[in-house]
Amino acid sequence: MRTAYSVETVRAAERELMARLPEGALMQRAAAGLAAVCAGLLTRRRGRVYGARVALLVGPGDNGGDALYAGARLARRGAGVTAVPMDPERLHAGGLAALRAAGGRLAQAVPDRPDLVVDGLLGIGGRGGLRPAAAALAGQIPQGVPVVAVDLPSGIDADTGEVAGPAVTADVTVTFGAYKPGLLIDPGASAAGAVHLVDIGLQLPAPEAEALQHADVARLLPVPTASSDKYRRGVVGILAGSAQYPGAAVLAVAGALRGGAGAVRYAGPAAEAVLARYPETLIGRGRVQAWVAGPGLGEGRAGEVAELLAQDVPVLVDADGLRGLDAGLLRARTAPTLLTPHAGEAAALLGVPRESVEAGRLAAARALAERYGAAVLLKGSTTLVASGRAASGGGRPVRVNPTGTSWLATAGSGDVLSGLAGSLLAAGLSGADAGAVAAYLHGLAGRLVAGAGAPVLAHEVAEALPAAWRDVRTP
Ligand SMILES: NC(=O)C1=CN([C@@H]2O[C@H](COP(=O)(O)OP(=O)(O)OC[C@H]3O[C@@H](n4cnc5c(N)ncnc54)[C@H](O)[C@@H]3O)[C@@H](O)[C@H]2O)[C@@H](O)CC1
Ligand SMILES: [K+]
Repeated sequence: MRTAYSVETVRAAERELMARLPEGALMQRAAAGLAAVCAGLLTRRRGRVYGARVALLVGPGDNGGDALYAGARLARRGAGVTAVPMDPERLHAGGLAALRAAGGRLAQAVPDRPDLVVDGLLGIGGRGGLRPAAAALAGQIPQGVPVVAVDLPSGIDADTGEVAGPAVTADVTVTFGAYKPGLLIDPGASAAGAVHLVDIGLQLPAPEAEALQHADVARLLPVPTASSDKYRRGVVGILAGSAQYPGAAVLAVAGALRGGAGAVRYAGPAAEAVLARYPETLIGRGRVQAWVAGPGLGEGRAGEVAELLAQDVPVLVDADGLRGLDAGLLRARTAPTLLTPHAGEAAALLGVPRESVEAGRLAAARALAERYGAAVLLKGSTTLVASGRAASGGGRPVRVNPTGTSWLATAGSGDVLSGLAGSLLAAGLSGADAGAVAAYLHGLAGRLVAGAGAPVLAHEVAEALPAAWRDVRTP
């Protein structure tokens, strides 16, 4: 599990630790970790640190201080280090002195053809997109040169991953003490590249966000035992599809069949299409351990969805099922509920413009979970899963899905996801766990299909799910 902490939490932990350590000790730990990653990168690229040309982009705060001290360490190993300040009047004094003492120099512009650029413009003290002086420096980063960001890429919001203007795109980010949510959530996550965490000894409370990894998912997957039968493994019911959208039913069933439930039951007008593709499907209503309601239902089916929500079984509501949901009805439920909106559906549920959901995905997922008393899987370039309350796995950090590819933004992909997550609900996972595991497997399957980069069809994602399971379960 990778856990991420808000700026406020990190600052509090830093204050607490700093009070017990000699002045500057934390920054030295940070700089040592940063220099080690830079040295490793230079050694891999050119065989040694000695003689490498390193450009430091240096901002006015402690993030710049980290860069200067790390630059000093690299200079002592024989690198030619040039620091380019955002504002020459505001530079970390100790860091500058250390760099100078080690033979580094100051310049007004990024030198030609560096081997490495270190982005020490802004860290957790940055607010909003880069202002002009910082943006101008970031604009000087030559194409094709590896960029190592100090703590986080300058210009991304540490708490949310939002980018309010120009920002640095890094190949590697060396972050200190703890991941920040913005390193796990897009667009920040994409801007960060590969993230190295340097332990500086912080004592941290409960995280703000967390990202599952293979081992976490493997632990949650419902794996049959010798005593399992199809009913004990769970039956998932699918209320999906319409004369207009029969394909949604087929795709939701496809996802559900590969989600770990023992059987899939389909209720709706697309039974013929479903059976033609998946003869293993049970048809018609009957006892289930979870329902998936919504994909491709079309209009005027809210009554059927409400009927399922009135039952004391876990229900996943997606797509058309999300229209006009009654928050009171959902809050009164005792069985787990999982909502799986995309940004537009989330905006309608919250009664806010779509842009505000897109600009603040973390807050939107939390607000939805709170208002509807349900686990919420907010789809998007980084899928988030917020817990509602105890029955849905509530009061936990927001789960940030680390898998996926933008090729998954394709018709029918969400139907596969909802079937898959519903199947996991039927197998006994909580709303939040079912959502997080489904998003993880779905994202992995999408990557397997997209390979190095090719269009992905939703049914291929469903077909790649067994390979995603195997990948996750391979130690
Ligand atoms: N506090 C600590 O104990 C440690 C802090 N460390 C480093 O310190 C960093 C935080 O340092 P600071 O609090 O000094 O903050 P920053 O170094 O992030 O810089 C904040 C300053 O940048 C300017 N600024 C803010 N937003 C801007 C924008 N959009 N465009 C241009 N300028 C902007 C402001 O003048 C502000 O004072 C961390 O990210 C980390 O790199 C590490 O050394 C580890 C220890
Ligand atoms: K930075």
